[in-house]
Amino acid sequence: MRSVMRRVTTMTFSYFLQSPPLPTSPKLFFSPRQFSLFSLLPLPNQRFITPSHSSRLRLRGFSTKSIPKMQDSGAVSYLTHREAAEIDETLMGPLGFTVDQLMELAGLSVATSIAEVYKPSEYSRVLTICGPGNNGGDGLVAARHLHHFGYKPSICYPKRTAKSLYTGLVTQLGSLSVPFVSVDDLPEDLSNNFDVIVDAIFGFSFHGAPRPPFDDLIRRLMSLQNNEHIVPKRPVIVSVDIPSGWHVEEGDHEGGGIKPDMLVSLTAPKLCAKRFCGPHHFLGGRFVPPQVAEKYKLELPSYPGASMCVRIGKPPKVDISAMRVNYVSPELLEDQVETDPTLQFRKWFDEAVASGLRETNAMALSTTNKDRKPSSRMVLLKGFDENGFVWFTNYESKKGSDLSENPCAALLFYWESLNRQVRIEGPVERISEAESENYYHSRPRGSQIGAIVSKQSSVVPGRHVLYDEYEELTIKYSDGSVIPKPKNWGGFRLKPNLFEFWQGQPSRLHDRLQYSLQDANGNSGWIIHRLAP
Ligand SMILES: NC(=O)C1=CN([C@@H]2O[C@H](COP(=O)(O)OP(=O)(O)OC[C@H]3O[C@@H](n4cnc5c(N)ncnc54)[C@H](OP(=O)(O)O)[C@@H]3O)[C@@H](O)[C@H]2O)[C@H](O)CC1
Ligand SMILES: Cc1cc2nc3c(=O)[nH]c(=O)nc-3n(C[C@H](O)[C@H](O)[C@H](O)COP(=O)(O)O)c2cc1C
Ligand SMILES: Cc1ncc(COP(=O)(O)O)c(C=O)c1O
Ligand SMILES: [K+]
Repeated sequence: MRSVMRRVTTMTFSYFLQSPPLPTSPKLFFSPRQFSLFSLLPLPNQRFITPSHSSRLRLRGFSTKSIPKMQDSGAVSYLTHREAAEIDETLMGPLGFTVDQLMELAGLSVATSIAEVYKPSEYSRVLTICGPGNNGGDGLVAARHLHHFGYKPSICYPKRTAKSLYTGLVTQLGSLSVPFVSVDDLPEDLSNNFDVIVDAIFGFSFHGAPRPPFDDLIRRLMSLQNNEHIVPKRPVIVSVDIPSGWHVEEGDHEGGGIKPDMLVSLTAPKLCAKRFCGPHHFLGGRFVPPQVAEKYKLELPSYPGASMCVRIGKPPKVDISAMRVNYVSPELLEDQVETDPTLQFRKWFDEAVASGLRETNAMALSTTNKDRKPSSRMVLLKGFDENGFVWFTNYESKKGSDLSENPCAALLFYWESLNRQVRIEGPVERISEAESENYYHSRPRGSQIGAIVSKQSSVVPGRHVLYDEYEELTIKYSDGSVIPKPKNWGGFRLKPNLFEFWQGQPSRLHDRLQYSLQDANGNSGWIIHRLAP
């Protein structure tokens, strides 16, 4: 094969054993004044995170990445006001953190939580209302990150703190030309000017009844929800750590407070979060060292991969019929594309790789059998050039048997974040044994053995059957000797006679450029047609 692409590592699915849950109720072991580094040492009846615990956490993180895990609220610890304050003191005392650091991480978590749910293409206008304490500081940091993520934040920060941390955050926002709006200049009805309102007014040190001007701002947030039936689209409310005005432990106990759509709990949810009924509960503040988690018996979900936030709480109920994205992309014009579709594919493929997409080379392969019954599955593209598009599989699999009955197929790529789809169709043939041999031996040895073990598409009595044979062969080839390629394993090459490049556009008026291979005077060439979306 001319250009076997460098292998893209696929993530193998890992099962994990769930060990018994850690106790869920946090316990106090010291008062803030008694606290010292000594109190981080395990008491006789306490456990530090042992290797088995940490590996459990790691494995859980892995599983969270594989399948987004929605934590039931029962599995998460909730903090009292006092515990939250103590943990803060611990982090910023013996554990060596500074408030600047924690605030930066907290604000980043808020911004990334927002970006997970409310995309800037639809929710760009963000008003961040900042209170006088650290919760307000989290809001300032979040606004800065949101600006860098492509949102258009504005800030309302009526009671400013003179400390350098806060004046610095204000200067940073000023240098990005993020506007500051006074309470008087804010419209009474916030529904027309903003898509998202970040409530960074009060955090866990809120007490009593809100004083001016925050009482009025909280009232405006409440009236947004009361006007819901009159306005076509109200802004969503994202509360940082505590929905402002709620009692830190009892929540909205009188039922008249704000009802945020998203709550981003920091470090661990506070008791009031048990009363949160909105669709999106996230956890942020990925800085809890194991000593603190252990001391407070914190049961917290793992953060997936490198993420700064993780969803907790029940998954939102969705109206599937209302799920849609309005695509906004640069136009795809006839005079801008390559005349050769393979070159155009190369261009888009490279852009998809550069955009950071995982498994850009994953494609749906559709085949039909002799009864014209279609069948689709994903495979990995392993190379392409003017001779065709290559993938590898078992020749005796369902797809292999379909292709021997009807050697024609369709390939489909969907690169979601780029609003792009590519369709490729044409006849299929097996690649040479030498090419297959060559590729087979470039794969990890485990996958080579996997290909021997798997009589692909046949019924297996249980996973153990595969495992047992895999173990046996792993021992057999542990000396590093060549693992012979099974005769029935190899590559297919599709030689395209049709390509379609699709670029999503607003109002479903997408761009579709179809390349078809046409014969003219004994020569074949590509003709481009625009198709109606
Ligand atoms: N470890 C973490 O998770 C971190 C969390 N962070 C964030 O910090 C807040 C807690 O910050 P804190 O400064 O302790 O408190 P608040 O932001 O809640 O605000 C206190 C200020 O609010 C005033 N206040 C209190 N009640 C009222 C009221 N009823 N009306 C008006 N103003 C009120 C208070 O003034 P007082 O005079 O009453 O004392 C303070 O000025 C936490 O929730 C997280 O969001 C950190 O960013 C990082 C680590
Ligand atoms: C992202 C992805 C990539 C895959 N790549 C391949 C591949 O390159 N070759 C393959 O045989 N199966 C691959 N599979 C597994 C196939 O989707 C399918 O389960 C298997 O080939 C059996 O299909 P069949 O019974 O229709 O022949 C992949 C699955 C996924 C989700
Ligand atoms: C069954 C099967 N075969 C082959 C492949 C392709 O693997 P590789 O990239 O090692 O060639 C995959 C990828 O997911 C697969 O699931
Ligand atoms: K808040």
